[in-house]
Amino acid sequence: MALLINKMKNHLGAVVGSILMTIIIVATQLWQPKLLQQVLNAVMADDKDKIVKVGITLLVVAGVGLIAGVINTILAAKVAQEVSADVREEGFKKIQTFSFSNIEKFSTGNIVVRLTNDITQIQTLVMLTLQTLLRIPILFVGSFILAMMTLPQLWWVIIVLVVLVFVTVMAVFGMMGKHFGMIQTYLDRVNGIAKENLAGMRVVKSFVQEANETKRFSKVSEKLTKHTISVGNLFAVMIPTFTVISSLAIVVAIYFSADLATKDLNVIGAVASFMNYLMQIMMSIIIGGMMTMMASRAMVSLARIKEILDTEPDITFNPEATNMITKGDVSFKNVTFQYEGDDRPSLKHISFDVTHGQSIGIVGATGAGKSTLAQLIARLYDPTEGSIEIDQIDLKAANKENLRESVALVLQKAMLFSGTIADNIRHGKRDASEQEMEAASSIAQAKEFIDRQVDRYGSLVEERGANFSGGQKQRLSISRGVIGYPKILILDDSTSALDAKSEKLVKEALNKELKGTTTFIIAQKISSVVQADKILVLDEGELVATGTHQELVASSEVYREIYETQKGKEVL
Ligand SMILES: Nc1ncnc2c1ncn2[C@@H]1O[C@H](COP(=O)(O)OP(=O)(O)OP(=O)(O)O)[C@@H](O)[C@H]1O
Repeated sequence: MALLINKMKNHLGAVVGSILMTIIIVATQLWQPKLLQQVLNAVMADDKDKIVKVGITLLVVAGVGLIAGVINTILAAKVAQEVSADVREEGFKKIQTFSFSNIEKFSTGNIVVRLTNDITQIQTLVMLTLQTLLRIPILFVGSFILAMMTLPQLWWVIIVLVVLVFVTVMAVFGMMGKHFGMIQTYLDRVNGIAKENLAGMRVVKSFVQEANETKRFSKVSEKLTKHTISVGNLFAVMIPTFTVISSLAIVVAIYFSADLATKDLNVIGAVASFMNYLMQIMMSIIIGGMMTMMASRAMVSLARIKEILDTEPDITFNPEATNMITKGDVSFKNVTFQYEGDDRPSLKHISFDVTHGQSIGIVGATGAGKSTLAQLIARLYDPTEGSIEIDQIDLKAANKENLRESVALVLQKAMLFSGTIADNIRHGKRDASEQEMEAASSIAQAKEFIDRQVDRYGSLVEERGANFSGGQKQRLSISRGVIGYPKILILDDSTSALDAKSEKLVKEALNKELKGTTTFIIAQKISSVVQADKILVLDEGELVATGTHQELVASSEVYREIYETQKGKEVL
């Protein structure tokens, strides 16, 4: 709650305005029955002047209440929108500071739900708070006291009404709350299944899984429908129940005041006023109950968002760091790394030194730890033990911007963002000119297909690069990686979707254009690394051999095994 109060402070004018309006609304609501009573008394006394005077006052009071209600809603909605936008942006900003393991801990889908559904709940909470938090208790207490003062002899009618409405509200909203909780759960699942299905539509279709997928979706969707119908049914029962309770209260009030009215005509006005207060007491309990139910759901959402905001990024950079990477020498010193939640390390006691400008091949079977090693060089994770240095600077003491500029990581699964080709390539160098983009795309063998597009670098890239082929996406990713002429370039199996000729041309261009760059090439195919100055052979997280292709063929059994299985299949 402290978080919301802090955020609301930034919109103090609107918050105070909205609270003032609720006070005006509640004052008019409490005053109106009294004025009604006076009008009725004036009618009984045939006092026309008073009828007009009090009648006009009643209209003005109702009008003021109406205007205050409209202003309150506008201000409350404005504050709710702005506060939730602030929290959403703060959450997103926080996520940008997260390391991979922070994100893996939450899972991406879960983070998206927190930044969308949960924020909507918070929006509702702020809106409800500003509209009802002050109004409902004042309305309840005020109406209770005024009803008691109006017809003190009927005090017990008020008490019975309060008890009956309270018990019904607790029972109905208690049940509704449970159903709402289930609706939220199934809504998340329906979203998840739909998202997964659409993302994997090709797999679904090629494995003829449409019927199974529909069955999986329908099962969850039916549960969602069941709980939604239950909420509808509860509403259907609740509304007539309150009508019956209020009608009963009115009948009882009239019955017991009929005697009094024969002695004093003013009692008729008092009964009308009393009934109005009874209605307001009932409404305040119903709205209070609804508010409590929605607030408890919103509190859960608030806690989920707080969890994101309170998470400390487990990789932080020293903003004062002035050490600069200038060459690209890389040194692993007894590095062990274990992913959080895994029961054994993915890399074990790795040590090696690389001089700037060298090309390094990394080979090994699936799961040997190649990608993990690459990600450690870019400091996407920190080693569990040991240290990594670039130009004798421990990565933990490196300057963040300098490190990000100096190390470019190109992943096998090329990730493109919606926007233009230029937007994507410029992720590698914000202010890159068209000439620079042309040079980078030439190295990546992407220039030819970009030139064939009508808008060339201005061509649109759809979400996740869906309008490009696997090979084209890889070429664009390589362009993004090389455009800043990094000191260290890591190609993590990032030429796998390229034909042999294009792959060769990329390698030649890299050798020629990025001469001083230390290049790590992770590859499944030995053919991709035969020319490397040094090859690291990983086996189950261990560095089992280091050397040139010739040296390894002669000395490493693991390397020879991989080489033999590929020989004949590849042109070496
Ligand atoms: N994010 C992660 N969380 C937990 N464990 C992981 C994660 N990423 C990889 N691993 C584990 O770490 C080990 C090494 O994985 P890594 O991706 O580095 O292998 P690789 O040699 O690149 O494999 P491949 O050639 O198949 O890409 C594997 O056992 C894998 O299960």
